[in-house]
Amino acid sequence: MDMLELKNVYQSYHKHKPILHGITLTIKQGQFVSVIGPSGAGKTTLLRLFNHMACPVSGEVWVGGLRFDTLNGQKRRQVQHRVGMVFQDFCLVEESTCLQNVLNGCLADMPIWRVLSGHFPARVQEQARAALQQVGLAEQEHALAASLSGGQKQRVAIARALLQKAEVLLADEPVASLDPMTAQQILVLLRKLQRQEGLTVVMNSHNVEQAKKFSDRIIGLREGKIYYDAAPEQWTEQDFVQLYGRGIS
Ligand SMILES: Nc1ncnc2c1ncn2[C@@H]1O[C@H](COP(=O)(O)OP(=O)(O)OP(=O)(O)O)[C@@H](O)[C@H]1O
Repeated sequence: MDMLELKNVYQSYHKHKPILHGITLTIKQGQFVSVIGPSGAGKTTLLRLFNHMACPVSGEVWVGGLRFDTLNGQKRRQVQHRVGMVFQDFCLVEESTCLQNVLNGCLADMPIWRVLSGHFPARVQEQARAALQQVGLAEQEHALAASLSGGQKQRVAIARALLQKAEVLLADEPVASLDPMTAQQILVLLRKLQRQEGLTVVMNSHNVEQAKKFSDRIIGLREGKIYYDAAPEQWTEQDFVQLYGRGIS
């Protein structure tokens, strides 16, 4: 099944500065796709199209078989709900516990009085604990996010997306601020969730070696256009060099 699709998408934040130029691509359900390319190529913008944080100037954005860019209100929120996102800087509420941060993943489903009072049904709290267990943080549910290491924070952010029951995880440089060992552990976790849960993962990365190791497919973006799109083993050293316009170390 096609989970994500862009049809001839153009995007720009300012009239005279186009960012994405006629992008067409399809991502199958359960694929792990890395998007790589030089700074400013449009990688984050491309990811944001899939949760409506960026809107196309023209073209179509499809999520789970639904035309997404033209949806509004409740219908748009329903689709957004299927798409989780994790960021380089984790985006947690630092003064809240791990469990509370995970529970934030289902705020959109809760009546306003529960959001304001912070009282979540026991069933949802159990699901949040199960999500923490899935990411290996069962013991930390009462710890404040501020007291966690970077790797642990990213695990909490992933658990939050799991509680949201996201079918797609957009990961914007998810391990860029982590040490190599912790980065590897987080990528192993993402790969495991992709395989076990059928999660579709789209990850922006500046690390070619990680993209090669963990992805089913690598999309190379350069100046807002797809430069090359293939399985990691099809990419040659020359392709990477040309994508970045220089040698990679
Ligand atoms: N909210 C915004 N408003 C205006 N311009 C923006 C906005 N977000 C991004 N841009 C511009 O769009 C271009 C592409 O940015 P984007 O973040 O998508 O690239 P990127 O490939 O992810 O870069 P990097 O690897 O450095 O994170 C850049 O020139 C950037 O300055």
